[in-house]
This record gives sequence, structure tokens and C-alpha cells, in this order.
Amino acid sequence: MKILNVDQIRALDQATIQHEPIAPLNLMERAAQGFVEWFAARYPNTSPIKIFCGLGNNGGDGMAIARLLLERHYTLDIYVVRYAPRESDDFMHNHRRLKLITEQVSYIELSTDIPAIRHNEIVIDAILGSGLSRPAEGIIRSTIEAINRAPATVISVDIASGLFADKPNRPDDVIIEPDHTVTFQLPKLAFVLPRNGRYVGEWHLVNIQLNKRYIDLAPTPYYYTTPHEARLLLHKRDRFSHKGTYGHALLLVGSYGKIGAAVLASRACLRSGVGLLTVQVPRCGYSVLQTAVPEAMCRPDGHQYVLTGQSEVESPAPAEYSTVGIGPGIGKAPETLAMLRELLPTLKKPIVLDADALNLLAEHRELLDILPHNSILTPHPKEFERLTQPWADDYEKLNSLQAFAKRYRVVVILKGAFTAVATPDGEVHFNSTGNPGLSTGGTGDVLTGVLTALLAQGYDSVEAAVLGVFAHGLAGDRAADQRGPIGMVASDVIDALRWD
Ligand SMILES: NC(=O)C1=CN([C@@H]2O[C@H](COP(=O)(O)OP(=O)(O)OC[C@H]3O[C@@H](n4cnc5c(N)ncnc54)[C@H](OP(=O)(O)O)[C@@H]3O)[C@@H](O)[C@H]2O)[C@H](O)CC1
Ligand SMILES: [K+]
Repeated sequence: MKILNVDQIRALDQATIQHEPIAPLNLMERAAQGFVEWFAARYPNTSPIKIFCGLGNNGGDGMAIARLLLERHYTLDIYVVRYAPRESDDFMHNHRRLKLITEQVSYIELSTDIPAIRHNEIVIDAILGSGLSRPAEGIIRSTIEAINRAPATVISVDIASGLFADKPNRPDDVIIEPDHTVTFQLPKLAFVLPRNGRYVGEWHLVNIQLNKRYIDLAPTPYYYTTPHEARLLLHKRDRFSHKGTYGHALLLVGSYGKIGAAVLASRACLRSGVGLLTVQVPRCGYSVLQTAVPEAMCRPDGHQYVLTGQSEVESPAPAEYSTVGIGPGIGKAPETLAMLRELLPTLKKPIVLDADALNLLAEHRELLDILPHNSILTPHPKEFERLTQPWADDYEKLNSLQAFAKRYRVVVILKGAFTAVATPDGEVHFNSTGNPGLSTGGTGDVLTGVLTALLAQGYDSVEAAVLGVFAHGLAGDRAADQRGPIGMVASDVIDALRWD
């Protein structure tokens, strides 16, 4: 699913109005109906509601929503925040229509007009929408502050009032902090950026049949992976396949005290459909691995405690495997750095790099230039910062992510809520699965195993990254259902992996 910017959303609105064709007012009505259907399904009881409306089209949506809620017999106090002399045409029309069915519309011009909000109330925020052109000031600011102070449930229409949809706010901007945002059809970039978490809450999409052709043609680097899209990426298994069909992966993982990471990555790789798996671990990990993961072949490293790449066991060179996954638990020993230096130039196919492999790249940046093109890097934000530089806000981080993926022709998976997959072509795919329970030791090792398995099976790097991140997050969601987000551990995520 595409993520469009504010100018594109406005043009999409116009395209829908022109080509459907539909009158602007009817489009607003459709948006309001969509919101009210969502609302009624979620809040069937008539809790008292306070709705705050601005004077633009977001306020117009609010006026229409108020009318539709009254028709459904909700108890409603309606407020218009009169911050300017100007009102949009569609606001005016819906204001008039509302006044035909109720006298109870109050106007907020001074702080003393702002009502007290009680804890059992629901606040609907329709003050400012995607038309925000500057930070909220004056009476809008005071109203937002009062709503944020209130102990009520807050639901924003389209976007929290005061939040820019596609550019950074200043740190001292006053923005609604909603529990839910109900937005129209497509997510906004602001919704998937971590620092906006409290200005978005849980967000929900309401389809209002905006012009499909415009959406299909609109250029954007930003995408949000839906379950349907992820499923389309999944390769079907051929009835006549055999284990050779699904590749032979090599994992270079583990060091003394971190053999658990090797086990987790190996088990996840096997649970993600790899044909054959060989794991190289330092000698101290040999018995552990052979016992914990009997399905994998193990080639013990020549070194007792860290990986050097040497092995006493006869086996093919890393370049002969379908792919290689390097990083979980490897540490940063000089011998391991030397292994990376020697290994990288020999590899021609994309590989997966994680954890200390990334930290070694950050400390020895010349290695970045010899990464096989289309390799997948899986940093968390701190690791990514070491690879690049600190950022002032999420938008700067996003630019830096895109620039890095383009410059080194790699796929970068920046982990977090709405994990971002940046491609060498400059696209970013935000993931839709996962939960805070995944912030626990070992889940990154699991992801490395998953991605290594997908590359070994012949997925291209972008598909592997988008699908792998989605499936990993979904397994995390299943694990959280079973165990709760606090009690779940990385092994639960492996057990919950499913590929159908
Ligand atoms: N395609 C869709 O998704 C649909 C969206 N709808 C709804 O329309 C709004 C966007 O409406 P718009 O009128 O463009 O924007 P706002 O409602 O946010 O109104 C902004 C007006 O207020 C002025 N403004 C902007 N920022 C401030 C501020 N900080 N203080 C005071 N005033 C401000 C702005 O005027 P300027 O010229 O001064 O910039 C606007 O006049 C969208 O969010 C949806 O809710 C449709 O209903 C359905 C289709
Ligand atoms: K709003």
C-alpha cells in the first residue's frame, strides 16, 4: 500500500471528485460515514462524546460526523474552535446542516470557553487535519492542551490536530495525543515514524474509495506492507521439489558465551524453509549446536572461542553456498574481523549481515565498499547510527537510511515499530506486524535466520526482506497472543513462524 504526501493526498481528493465524479460534499459525507461506522462498531454504548471541530475540511468532517452521531442517538456536545474568520465551503455547508437538527453548538474563542472534560467521555478531535500549515497557536493551542490534560479517550479524525503528516514538527509544538487515529484510506508517513508514537496512538484505515488510478500512478518511495501484499510474495512449493530445491545456507554465528544466538538463528533458518543448513561456530559451540539443532550440519571453526573462518572439517568455500548469514553472537575479535575482510571479496551473491558484523563494518568502513550488492543489513537504530551519523529527527533518519541503501546498493532493515526496509532503489517499505514483545534478546538472531533461509530459497533481496520482516513480526504477534508481550522470548517467535 502506498504512503502519499500531503500534496498528493490533496490531488487524490481532486482526482476522485473529478473522475468518479462525486461532489466534494459527498466525498466528505463518505469520509464522515466511514468514521462513524468505525466508531459505532468500537463504541456501541452511548458514552458521552465531546467533538471539537476546526474551520477547514477536517472541521467539516467533524460537523458531518456530529450530525451522523446524533442521528444514531449518541449523546454529544459539539464545539467549534473559532480560530480564524475564514471557514471552508464544505465546513460551512455541514455547519448549516447540523444547525438544522440541533441548537447545541458551542463556540470556543477564548480559553474560558473550553469545557471541562471528564474521564468517562470520548473526545473526537476534528480541529486540524492534513491542511496544517504551521504549528498550533492561540486558542487552538489552548484547546489541544486542555484535551491532552483530560483523562478521556481521544480519537483524532484523519490525523492528530497539530501533527504534520509528512514533515517534522518542532520539539515544542503542541499536538493532540490521541488513543486512536482514524484516517482515510491510506496511512500518512507521520504514522510510521517512532517519535510520533504518542501523537498517533493506534491508527486505523477507513476506505472511502478514493480514485484508484491516481493512487496506482502516484510516484512515492514509501510503502506500507499489508498482509495481502506480503502473502503475494510467498513462493509456492512445487510438489516435485526436494531439499536441493530450497538452497543450502551457511550461517557464521556465535562466540564463547553467545552460542545461544547461533542456536536461535539456526532454528529460525530451518523453520523458514531452507533446504539444507550448515552452521560454523567456534569449537566451544560444537556440542551445543549439534544437540540443540540436530537438523543442521555443523562445521566447527578452528578456534575454540571465536570465529576465524578456518575449519578443520572439509567443506565447500562460503561462496559455494546459496547464501551466507553472518553476525549473531560473533563478537568483534580481531580474528573475526580478519575473517570478514577475507570472506567478503569472495562472495558474489547477496548475504545477510547482523549484529557485530554490522559493528565491525561501522568500525572498518572500507568493508562497506566490498559488500556483495543487494546484501541485507539488519541494524537496530543504534547500530544504524554507528554506520551513519546521529539524526535530528525521524525524517532525517529516513533520508539517511535511503541514502545509505542507495550508496552501498544494499537492503537495510531498520528495526523498530513499523520496521523500515530500505532498498537500493530508494524505496522504503514499512512493516505492519510486530509488537513491543519483540524487544527482547535473540529476536534479531531469529530474523537473521529467517532472512538467510529466504535468500537461500531464491527470493530476491527486497522480497526476502519485506516478507521476512512481515513473517517475523507476525510470529511475534502470535507469540504475544500465547505468552503476552512481556513473557514471550525469542524461541516462542521461532515456534510461531508459519509460512502459509
Ligand atoms: N482525501 C482525503 O483524505 C479527504 C480528506 N478530507 C478531510 O479534509 C482534511 C483536510 O482539509 P483542509 O481544509 O485542507 O485542512 P484542515 O482541515 O487541516 O484545515 C486547515 C485550515 O486551517 C488553516 N490552518 C492550517 N494550520 C493552521 C494553524 N496552525 N493555525 C490556524 N490555522 C491553520 C489552513 O489555512 P491556511 O491557508 O492558513 O494554511 C486551512 O484553511 C483532511 O484532514 C480530512 O479530514 C475530506 O473530508 C475527505 C477526503
Ligand atoms: K484532527
